[in-house]
Amino acid sequence: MHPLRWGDPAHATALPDGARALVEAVFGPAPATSAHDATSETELPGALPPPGLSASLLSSLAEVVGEQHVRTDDEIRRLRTRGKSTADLLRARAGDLDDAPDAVVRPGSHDEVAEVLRLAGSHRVAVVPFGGGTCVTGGLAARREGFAGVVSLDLGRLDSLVDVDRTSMTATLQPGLRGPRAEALLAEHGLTIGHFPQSFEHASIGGFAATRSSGQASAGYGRFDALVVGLTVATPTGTLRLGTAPANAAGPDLRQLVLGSEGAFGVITEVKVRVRAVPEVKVYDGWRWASFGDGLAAVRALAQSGLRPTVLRLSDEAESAVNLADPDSIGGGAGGCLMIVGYEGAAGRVDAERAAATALLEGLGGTNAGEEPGRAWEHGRFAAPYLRDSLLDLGVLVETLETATFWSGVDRLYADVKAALERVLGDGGAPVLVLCHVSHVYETGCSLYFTVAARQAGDPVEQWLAAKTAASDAIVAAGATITHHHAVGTDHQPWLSDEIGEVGVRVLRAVKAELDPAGVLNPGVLVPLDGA
Ligand SMILES: Cc1cc2nc3c(=O)[nH]c(=O)nc-3n(C[C@H](O)[C@H](O)[C@H](O)COP(=O)(O)OP(=O)(O)OC[C@H]3O[C@@H](n4cnc5c(N)ncnc54)[C@H](O)[C@@H]3O)c2cc1C
Repeated sequence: MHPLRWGDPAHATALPDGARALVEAVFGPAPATSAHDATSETELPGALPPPGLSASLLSSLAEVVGEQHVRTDDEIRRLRTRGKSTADLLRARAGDLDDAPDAVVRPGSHDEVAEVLRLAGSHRVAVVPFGGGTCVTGGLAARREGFAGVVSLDLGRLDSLVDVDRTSMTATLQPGLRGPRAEALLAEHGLTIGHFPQSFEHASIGGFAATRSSGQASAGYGRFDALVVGLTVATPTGTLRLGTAPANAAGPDLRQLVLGSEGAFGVITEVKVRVRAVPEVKVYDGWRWASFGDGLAAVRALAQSGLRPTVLRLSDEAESAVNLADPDSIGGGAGGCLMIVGYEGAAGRVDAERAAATALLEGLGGTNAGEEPGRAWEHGRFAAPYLRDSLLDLGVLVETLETATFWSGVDRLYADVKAALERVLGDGGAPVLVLCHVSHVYETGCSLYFTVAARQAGDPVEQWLAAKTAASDAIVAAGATITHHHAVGTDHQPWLSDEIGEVGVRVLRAVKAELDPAGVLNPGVLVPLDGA
């Protein structure tokens, strides 16, 4: 990936003229100082601190993984610095490389991972597992104070499909497989995981498990943690092999301790997942609702009806109007709220589910908008992150945040988070756009995914942190979760004890102390440090 941008710049499309004009109309012309000149990126900004690991440790690491798999050059260190949140991109664009690792180490097996962890423990070097680098919560910026250095443990060489069990419909994959490659390997067997987060093109299997990721087809396939049936994990104190049966009563399910552990408890070296047959048919319908409230009632009715659409998402009025799915027609969305309901699977089942859902939604007063909005959504589903770069180039601050709650709390959560973001970013009358959609749906509740845009002012990282803090406070006050699928990292940590309580935090610390007594795994990520 590009160090200052999302994805592959060759895939980026310029913002259409209409969208540019709309940006200027809403936010005013870009101040000369804030607009970023994308053409001036031949020389990357900032200088890397000198790599700090001793020659003897580097040579020990090289003995384990091979000399060519221990790198300390500027190019790789820059690429392994932080993740891809807007704050990460803004810091990278400003030449801030303070969080760069000293070295990037690429192990080729579980045993090599275990040996690197042993060396890191004995030299007191922090280790940051690196999958696809798409983290948006500071989970790749480990704390370096108290450590002799930081190693980015790049899992990219662990990229095989280990095993397919067609009888059980499971597959075992190595953690460094990126989404598209994992799906391509499984497609050779006629299978799919069905996990398609917006970061799918670059994120990895290990990252999905370590962050409890949730994909755009989660209504039908389930969140990634619901798909995992087995895990192998290298920890500084030994190997955990978990998952001998689809379900068990052998005490608490330790797989859940690893899922979402964000590299703080161990390094996931194998993931066994439930797989499904590649769908015979995929069809996505658009539905229009007079208001977000009407759409929410319909989403809930569908989620509680026993029908299982594969994709179910609902944009509020503002997001429907802006029409983010299709950059060519940004701002041209029809009125009301747009819902996408997708069905994937065997043709007969899709027809039956679609007919039943259509009857239900018509009965609730929805207007069937046909397949065109669904096709536009499918076509543009991985494009929005490129759009973010184009808006940052124009001096617009744009970022997302997400949360979830039970149905009875959704109205309050929506109103309070929106108000908090508008209050902070719109201070002094500045124009601010807050868009929202229901991104993941359960029988008992749903997640809300907010996209925010405002003119960059002063220090845009501080500007965003102030808005995010207000939104996070509102989330906690509403009794919702601080994160439905982006994970905790460092960014959400200040609100973690509100969510799991002091006892919960002590449990996390105790697990870490057992598995990682030297505390070298992703220090400061997920588990609040003592006294924090
Ligand atoms: C534009 C954009 C869109 C996104 N959309 C979604 C979305 O739709 N749904 C969603 O859930 N998330 C989304 N995310 C967030 C991110 O993509 C997910 O958290 C993803 O699961 C991270 O995977 P990764 O391989 O990139 O992990 P990384 O970013 O490399 O790592 C994430 C964390 O997991 C740890 N880690 C990584 N691999 C391992 C391993 N093998 N063992 C132990 N720890 C490990 C890292 O140390 C880090 O703390 C999005 C991010 C971006 C930038």
